Amino acid sequence: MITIKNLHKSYGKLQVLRDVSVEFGTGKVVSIIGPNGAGKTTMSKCILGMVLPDSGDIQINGQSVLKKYAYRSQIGYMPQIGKYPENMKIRQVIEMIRDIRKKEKDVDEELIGLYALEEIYDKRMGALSGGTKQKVSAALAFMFNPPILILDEPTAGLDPIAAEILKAKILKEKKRGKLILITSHIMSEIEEVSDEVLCLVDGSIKFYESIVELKAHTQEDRLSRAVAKIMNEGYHP
Ligand SMILES: Nc1ncnc2c1ncn2[C@@H]1O[C@H](COP(=O)(O)OP(=O)(O)OP(=O)(O)O)[C@@H](O)[C@H]1O
Repeated sequence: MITIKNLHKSYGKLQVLRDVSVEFGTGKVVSIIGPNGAGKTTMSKCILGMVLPDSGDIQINGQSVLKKYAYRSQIGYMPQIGKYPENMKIRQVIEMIRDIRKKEKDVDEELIGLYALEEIYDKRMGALSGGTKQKVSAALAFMFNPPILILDEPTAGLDPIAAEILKAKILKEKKRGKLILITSHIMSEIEEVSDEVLCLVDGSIKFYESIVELKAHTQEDRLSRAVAKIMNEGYHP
């Protein structure tokens, strides 16, 4: 569904993505892991068209998406920190996005309901706690039933109940055939929701394997230990 070919991106002298090539299929949750600054968010932003790579290609269903915009409606994005106009009420933000996407008939309001956002519709975005803002971001990402979701550290800042709701939603949408890419540092959570793990180190792919394969190769029954073993021992699957 998404094919990334020989992707390179530098910021000045800093090489952030070095020849990244990978394919992601449908009906899967793929977690993108790696140390701080490894290039995870940059790769996600390249897929979203928010960052233009220096070279390489990104295709969705065989079509290059570089410098194109229409494909974005196929991707729901939950940023690490959502930025909204401070003075707008939750209701206005949701109505504004609905208005932009008014052609979409298939509207998914499940997270709006589960997070009881309607009860606080008249609160202004600038007055919301970080976690509540994350709930709004999650509700918006899933709202138009996109076949692809990119979630950047989605549970960071959510309380445990809100995080469970989001994890259940991720698994539900995966079963409906969506591709869900998640950037995360929380190994227990990755183990709970993901099928596959892509690890970036210094802008290169260290490994891309299913969780089952990772555990088998490393002979570890916990993902955190499997990953630590690979990172510490220079193990190559
Ligand atoms: N707009 C930019 N201008 C200059 N450097 C940038 C820019 N965006 C990112 N970088 C640098 O690129 C590198 C990779 O950043 P990126 O946000 O992709 O890492 P990450 O793997 O998502 O990290 P984290 O786990 O901390 O979120 C970092 O060194 C960062 O400082």
